[in-house]
Amino acid sequence: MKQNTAHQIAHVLIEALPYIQKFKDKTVVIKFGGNAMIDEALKHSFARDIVLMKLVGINPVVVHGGGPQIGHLLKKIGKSTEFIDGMRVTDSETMDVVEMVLGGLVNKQIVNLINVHGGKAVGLTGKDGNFIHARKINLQKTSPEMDAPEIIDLGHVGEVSSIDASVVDMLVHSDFIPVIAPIGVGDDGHSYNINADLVAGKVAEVLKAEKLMLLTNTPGILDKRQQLLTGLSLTDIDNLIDDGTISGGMIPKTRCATDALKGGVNSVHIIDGRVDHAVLLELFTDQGVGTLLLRR
Ligand SMILES: Nc1ncnc2c1ncn2[C@@H]1O[C@H](COP(=O)(O)OP(=O)(O)O)[C@@H](O)[C@H]1O
Ligand SMILES: CC(=O)N[C@@H](CCC(=O)OP(=O)(O)O)C(=O)O
Repeated sequence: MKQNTAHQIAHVLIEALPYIQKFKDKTVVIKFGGNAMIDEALKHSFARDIVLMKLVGINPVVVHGGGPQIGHLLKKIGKSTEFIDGMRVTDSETMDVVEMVLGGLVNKQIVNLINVHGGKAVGLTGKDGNFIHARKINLQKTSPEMDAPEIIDLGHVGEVSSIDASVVDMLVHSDFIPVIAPIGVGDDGHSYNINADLVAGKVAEVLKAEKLMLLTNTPGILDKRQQLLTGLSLTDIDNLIDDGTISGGMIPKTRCATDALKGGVNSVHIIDGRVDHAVLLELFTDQGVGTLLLRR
């Protein structure tokens, strides 16, 4: 190995040292979005990042999405699908597909990838250990022309009503890496399709996580000129949603981020999952990557 390269490696390791010390024994929740799972090599580098975090004494908890993967199977079976405010309208048949894709295919793929790289991952949906309780969401739309708000029925779409973190706690404090699919269970025992960002935010809150990282398919939150924004406060987020800069799937993402900050999570980062080793770059380098959101 050339001496220059050896020095560069030593420099990188030393830059990581204070961060390893700072985050040791802390919980970091990482949301791996379906759009960030775009290629095999990236999925492997994500899995290696998670294994490395666990090995240096940080407790990673993975919550995954799989929106595009659900869309792919729905298309294959000839079923159309629609999103309202970033949430999939979910009838009973769609719910079955959601449960198959998220709880089966995607969850087990991530578990297997982490295990292939030497970690010990355990996959869960909110039904396992009865841990994510959900209630049905109905959207309310208001407009100046309407006397009363219009109620939009999204079917089996839920929000988190409570989380019993005991099963996740047990895994986090052992050798295991929990990998969570965003499916909740209602009081009636029915399954609910929950936006994965919302689950990640609540899990981070309940576990009193140090950090929540949301991996997606953009460099972070972009302004109208496509420039990366960072150091955003809760008020900045509200303004960016109101003026239409933040739209679509980025709305639930930023809403969950602000809720997590209000709930006690120290920092939230929206980062580009298409960048190789994005998780490690955010955690262990001085400059970090993506958009940092702060409780201000
Ligand atoms: N201001 C913004 N900055 C970046 N992305 C935005 C913004 N507003 C809307 N988006 C959209 O939000 C998408 C990310 O949300 P989503 O598709 O739900 O991702 P994921 O599947 O990773 O959860 C981006 O690909 C982009 O199209
Ligand atoms: C209610 C709702 O929209 N649920 C999402 C759940 C998966 C998800 O959130 O996946 P991404 O993180 O990849 O977008 C869906 O059905 O697509």
